[in-house]
Amino acid sequence: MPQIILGPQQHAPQIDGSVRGKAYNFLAKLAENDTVPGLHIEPIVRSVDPRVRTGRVDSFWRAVLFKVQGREQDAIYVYLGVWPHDEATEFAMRATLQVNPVNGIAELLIADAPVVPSAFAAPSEPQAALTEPLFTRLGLTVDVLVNELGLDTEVAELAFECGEADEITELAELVTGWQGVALIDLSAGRSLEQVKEALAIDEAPPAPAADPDAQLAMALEHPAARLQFAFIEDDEELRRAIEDGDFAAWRIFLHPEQRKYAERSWKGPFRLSGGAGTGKTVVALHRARTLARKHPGARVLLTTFNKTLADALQRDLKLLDSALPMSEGLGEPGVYVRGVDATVRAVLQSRSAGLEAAVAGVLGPRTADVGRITDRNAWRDALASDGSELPPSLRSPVFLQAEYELIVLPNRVKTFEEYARVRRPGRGIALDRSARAAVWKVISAYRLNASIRGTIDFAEAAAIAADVLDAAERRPFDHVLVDEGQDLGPAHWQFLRALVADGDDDLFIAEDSHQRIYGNRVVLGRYGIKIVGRSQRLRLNYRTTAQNLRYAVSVLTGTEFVDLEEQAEDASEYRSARVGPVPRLLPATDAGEEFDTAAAVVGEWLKDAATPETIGVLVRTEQLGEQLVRGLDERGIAARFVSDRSVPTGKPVVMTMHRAKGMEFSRALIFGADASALPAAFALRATTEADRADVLQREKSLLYVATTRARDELAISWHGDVSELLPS
Ligand SMILES: Nc1ncnc2c1ncn2[C@@H]1O[C@H](COP(=O)(O)OP(=O)(O)OP(=O)(O)O)[C@@H](O)[C@H]1O
Repeated sequence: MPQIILGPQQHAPQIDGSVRGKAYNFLAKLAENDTVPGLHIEPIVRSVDPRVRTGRVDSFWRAVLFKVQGREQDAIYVYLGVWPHDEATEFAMRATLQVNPVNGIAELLIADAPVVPSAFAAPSEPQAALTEPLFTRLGLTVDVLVNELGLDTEVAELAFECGEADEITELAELVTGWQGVALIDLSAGRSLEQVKEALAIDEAPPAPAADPDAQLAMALEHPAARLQFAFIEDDEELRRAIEDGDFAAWRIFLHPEQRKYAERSWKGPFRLSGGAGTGKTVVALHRARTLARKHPGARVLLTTFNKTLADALQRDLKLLDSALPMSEGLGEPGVYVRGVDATVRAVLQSRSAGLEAAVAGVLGPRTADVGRITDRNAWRDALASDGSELPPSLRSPVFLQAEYELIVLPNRVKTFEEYARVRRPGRGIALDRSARAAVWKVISAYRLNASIRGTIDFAEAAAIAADVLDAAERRPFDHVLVDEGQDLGPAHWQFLRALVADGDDDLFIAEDSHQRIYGNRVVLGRYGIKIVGRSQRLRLNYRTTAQNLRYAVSVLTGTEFVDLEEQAEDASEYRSARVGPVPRLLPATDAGEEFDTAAAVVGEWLKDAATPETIGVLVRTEQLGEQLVRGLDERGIAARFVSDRSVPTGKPVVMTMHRAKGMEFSRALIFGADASALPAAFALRATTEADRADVLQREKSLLYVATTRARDELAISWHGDVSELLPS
């Protein structure tokens, strides 16, 4: 059957819904059988490219396509759009589909049309004369870009008129496909070799082939070509792309690196890190789909930190492929999407065999009743009742909980003697035997209280579920994919490791240590997950403009971050493919004035927002969020506070920075960036000196998460003294 490829369509006129419906019918018939006479697939006399065809959509409209047919393959049709009859012929005569002679990537050329739209205003002469072009400073030349990378001469020459990276980004926004990506990478200081590697461009130029159509077919499959040429795999995909106009780029045009991480196979756990908005979630979604399709009957888990994020994964996976087999039961074929704690619960509910032994193995002798969750104040209560022997510097529920989750639980410590001997790497503060005895007393009280009430906490549940699975004969999954890995704790990792047997493509982990806002820092190798060289980083930010990204990254400066393998994490390499206004900083003298400012900013944004829910206002606490909604209401702006529900449409949204994790808004206002709110005084009060640096780091990460939620515009307001976490 013929293969349909949607090629670059920026040259085609906009068409209305009824014509789109007809275009879809035409392509759907073509995909079934290209010899049907009604399609009128006609070559064009005197066209530049003999492969170009027009096809009859109705009496007025014609589709323009290329037909590529090697000797041993079905026809491939590359669709460029529909035009009124005469214009279609005129356009078709000028269009060429060819293999780039330098890099082997398929490309579309239109005779007599500029490659870069005239909208690009190269910097004026006097300005350009002031600074040497960025690319010259980077040691590049037009000749290198054209003859070693394969860039279009016009694009390369324009790039040498740009003084700074932002101007290159503006140019790159207008250049479609791989050329734009290459420009951004080069402007961020990546070498020619690194850019070629990222785009999967081989060193040797492609040799001329005996069968040029077969060579063109291969060139269309090149990972970099697929940034512009979308292989349509089924009728539903075609319908959505053409009829609904739903051509969501993330579903179709993966960056070559994203595609590699979505499709490649590894002989063990693989870790993908990358800054906010680099497409880690997109890769995890595509990878879940690839695995489910490649291995029919496979049991695939796609999991993340909490239910809100898992619901979003489930929604997006359906958008990606509505026909994908989903699984609703543990161990059943298909993709099972749940938060990690919900998956733990499902294991505990489904496996009664071995439960008692696992509870005893994790917690020591106690009731095996694990149906309810321990109260969140339980550490405070245990500290109050049995903490009198603790040195004052350790009297903190946050310290005790961290000690418990990082050291006691993962090592299955059940007695004081075991605790007295256990190694405590990375805990920052040494404990002698008497301090350990005092700590153990509180831990024993915590365990005893929970045992009496028949409760366990989330970390205990994960550790118990891990041991249940380790003792069972069969693991419930063949492939486990984890998003937001930086926020999971040691017991989660032991659980995830136990869900799947060691083997090919067992674990895929997406994480960004700069966005760790919940748990403590974790080193994967300590919990049985050996990455050993199978780790990569995404650097191109698809969400945030260069201006917002620069601001967000500067929030992180001055603090050292390390990832799940104890490698230093550097944010300076992140780059964006879009430009926009610089973030607005909005100080106010008092709370009332800050409310006025927020109402003015949101009101202004609302004027041209077709979808008000794409405006987000982010705050540090729920209490402030609720206050703000009332304050906005008094000033005539109806907004909605959203905590754990999904986001309803119709109004701007106010939510906490924690809740905003994994989300994005077109415009975002960070409200209340005061000295006392960021870092939150209550978070610092609750900690010990030993954990203070980590708490501060998490507050910084929270601000980074918040600042990276804005796609287009970012504003930050405060009153009184400004937060020390904002870049000066
Ligand atoms: N190849 C792509 N083409 C177009 N858009 C993309 C692509 N990859 C990702 N995006 C878009 O970029 C945005 C960020 O993607 P995603 O949420 O996957 O990033 P992330 O790295 O998981 O971000 P975060 O860590 O902040 O949650 C989304 O709007 C997504 O649709």
